[in-house]
Amino acid sequence: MARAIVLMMDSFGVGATADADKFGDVGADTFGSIARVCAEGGAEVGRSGPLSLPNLSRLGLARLAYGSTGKVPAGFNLEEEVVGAYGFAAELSSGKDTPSGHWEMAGVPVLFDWGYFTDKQNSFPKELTDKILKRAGLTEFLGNCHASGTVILERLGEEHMRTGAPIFYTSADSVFQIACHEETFGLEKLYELCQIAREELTPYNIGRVIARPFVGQSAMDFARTGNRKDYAVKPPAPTVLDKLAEDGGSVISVGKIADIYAHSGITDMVKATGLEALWDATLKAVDEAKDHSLVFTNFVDFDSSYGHRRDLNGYASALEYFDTRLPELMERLKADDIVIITADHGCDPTWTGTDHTREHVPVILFGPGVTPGDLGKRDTFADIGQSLASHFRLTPMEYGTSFL
Ligand SMILES: O=P(O)(O)O[C@H]1O[C@H](CO)[C@@H](O)[C@H]1O
Ligand SMILES: [Mn+2]
Ligand SMILES: [Mn+2]
Repeated sequence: MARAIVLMMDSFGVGATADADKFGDVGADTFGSIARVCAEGGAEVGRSGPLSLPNLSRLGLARLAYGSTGKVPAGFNLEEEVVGAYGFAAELSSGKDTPSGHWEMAGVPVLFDWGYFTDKQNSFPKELTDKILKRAGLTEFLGNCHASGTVILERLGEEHMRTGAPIFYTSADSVFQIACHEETFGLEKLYELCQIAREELTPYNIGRVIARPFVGQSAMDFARTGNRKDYAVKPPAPTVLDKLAEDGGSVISVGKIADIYAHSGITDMVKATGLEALWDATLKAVDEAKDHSLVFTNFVDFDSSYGHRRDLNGYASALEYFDTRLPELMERLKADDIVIITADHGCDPTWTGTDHTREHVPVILFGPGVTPGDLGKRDTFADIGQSLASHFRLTPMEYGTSFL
């Protein structure tokens, strides 16, 4: 019996996909852009010089990025010995959103089109917001537009505190986001409002409602908290998580994984906020996980704190921190364990706007029994789900080719 650990680096893309033109993302390259700006000396706050990721490099990160883009990321080389199996994967799903990426890597690509609120202003139908407000016992709301979640707090957070009107906003993703002050509005009240919105959004085919609680006194110091909660719909078919749980295995969610799969196929759940706490929780879960377990962690900060914020310096520091924790995982592995490092989409911090970017994701595989080498280009993230199915000796998934 075996175990698997999946480290999901949210938004860590490694170069635009062949279909990036459909998304306005030709040339986007989250990893490559960060490496370039660091090597140029453009990310010197709290860190310095070329991007330093010695452990990810040894596992094959630079080589797979070269495979994806045809360029060696600045400050990296292809000469050093590689101890992991490495490749990069394109996305079959129609969107570049978080649930699509996660479901596809668990073997279930999203082949239908999500609903989107495409208008940048007056984004939501009045009929929808009227229903949500009425059921929640509220009379007005703020926002009704596409926005960056931190910018909209600066703009409307104080008015929200004064009036008690929730802030509704969206983005290029299939999302309906609600920002409310944790203390003046109340966290439980926000969660109830999100649950109502989730129900009312069913006919609109929207992938996620996201609760965006924040704290602070004024626009000068508003800060979003770790009490963010995602209300996703259920994946359209059983994922490899469902299969493993049904087979008597354990599926241990660390961070927001459980929410992204609408809790389907999750047997255990650990919440943690911030990269350090997510790493600590991951290592603890690995220490405690029995055979036939999957430990699955979403490292959301790359995306929410740095990618969407277009904070390249912060993204670089976070990557360097992530890299320093890898040896602690390596020393804990048992003979049959495998580790997969991947991502769900890109979010290039040098790109225009604040949305995700359509990119290849890294696929890194290592463990005591894994033969190092080139896994090449994978046509779908579902190759990960298929490999997990094979590793856990489950019946094969409908999509994907195992690389094991
Ligand atoms: O700007 P914030 O609130 O972080 O929102 C971003 O996070 C959502 C989920 O990834 C995206 O749809 C984007 O809108
Ligand atoms: Mn994501
Ligand atoms: Mn995101």
